[in-house]
Amino acid sequence: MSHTLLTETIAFVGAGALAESIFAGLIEKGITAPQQLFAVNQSNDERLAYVRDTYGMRASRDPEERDSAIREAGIVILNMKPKDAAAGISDIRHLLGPNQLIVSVIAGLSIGTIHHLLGAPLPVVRTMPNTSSTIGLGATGISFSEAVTAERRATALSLFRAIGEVSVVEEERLEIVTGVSGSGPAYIYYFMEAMIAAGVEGGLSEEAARSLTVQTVLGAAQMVKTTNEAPQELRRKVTSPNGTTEAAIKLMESEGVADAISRAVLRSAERAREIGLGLAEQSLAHGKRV
Ligand SMILES: NC(=O)C1=CN([C@@H]2O[C@H](COP(=O)(O)OP(=O)(O)OC[C@H]3O[C@@H](n4cnc5c(N)ncnc54)[C@H](OP(=O)(O)O)[C@@H]3O)[C@@H](O)[C@H]2O)C=CC1
Ligand SMILES: O=C(O)[C@@H]1CCC=N1
Repeated sequence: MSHTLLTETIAFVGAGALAESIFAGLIEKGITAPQQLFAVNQSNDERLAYVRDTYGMRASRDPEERDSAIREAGIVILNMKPKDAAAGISDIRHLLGPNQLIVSVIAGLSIGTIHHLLGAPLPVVRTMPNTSSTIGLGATGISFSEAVTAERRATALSLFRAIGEVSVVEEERLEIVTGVSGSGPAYIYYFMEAMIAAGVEGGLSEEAARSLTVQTVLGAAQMVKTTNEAPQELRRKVTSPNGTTEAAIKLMESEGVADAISRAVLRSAERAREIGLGLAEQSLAHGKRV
């Protein structure tokens, strides 16, 4: 698939795990040149040195360099942890204006709260990506504030489509997107950890258990995608009557595994809403009335 090359500069405010998934993906896909990307964090200079050395991006905490990079960026991506968001956004609001696209990946942080913190209803794209963006297989939910023009929506979509698949959703659906795909990779890793441990317990080497598990997860996801068949139907094909899979699934059913997964997804979404409410409260201390 070919993607529009982004010509503008992008400033990452926060250079942590999720930011790295995005900039690594953009560079890897050739969507932006490393020199178009700038990153700043709060205190970790070692991390910024790693970003410069690994990706050839600009990364600095020098106040002058930071301020001019943020002021001049076409796109500013907010990547702080929720606890740092209110102070972090208030800190840079004087550098931001209506011609920039402000993108947030921060769980729970609403567009309304961002506007409050910025003191103006600037164009804001609220997203919920995931870490698989690193290898171009991210899944991102996205919604837009009113001030984002059709052209700028297209820019945001092409940025996230370059590193995976994108679903445009109403803003109030971003919490359940968080529950499904934002936190989702961790559920799959958790499942994989348990499968590998069980394989080792059954006598496989760590290496064999890992390799068989990884290929199984990869193959199963690719089967759903390639065949377009429902997961239930694909599961039926694996499950011989009175066979091994039936025995395993029956055990999972009696242990309430499906119910636990469903409750876990909904709990993640609920937690995103709790975080959002906390941030809305904090913003009263930091923000200005819009
Ligand atoms: N990890 C994931 O899978 C996903 C995360 N998200 C969201 O992404 C955001 C970041 O998460 P994650 O990458 O895991 O967190 P990390 O802790 O890895 O990264 C947070 C970064 O923000 C920096 N930071 C904090 N305050 C400021 C500030 N005032 N100005 C500039 N930088 C600042 C930190 O700097 P320093 O290290 O110097 O303190 C750090 O580099 C969160 O809001 C999370 O909800 C969304 C989807 C998935
Ligand atoms: O755990 C978190 O809060 C973040 C948001 C989604 C994935 N990681």
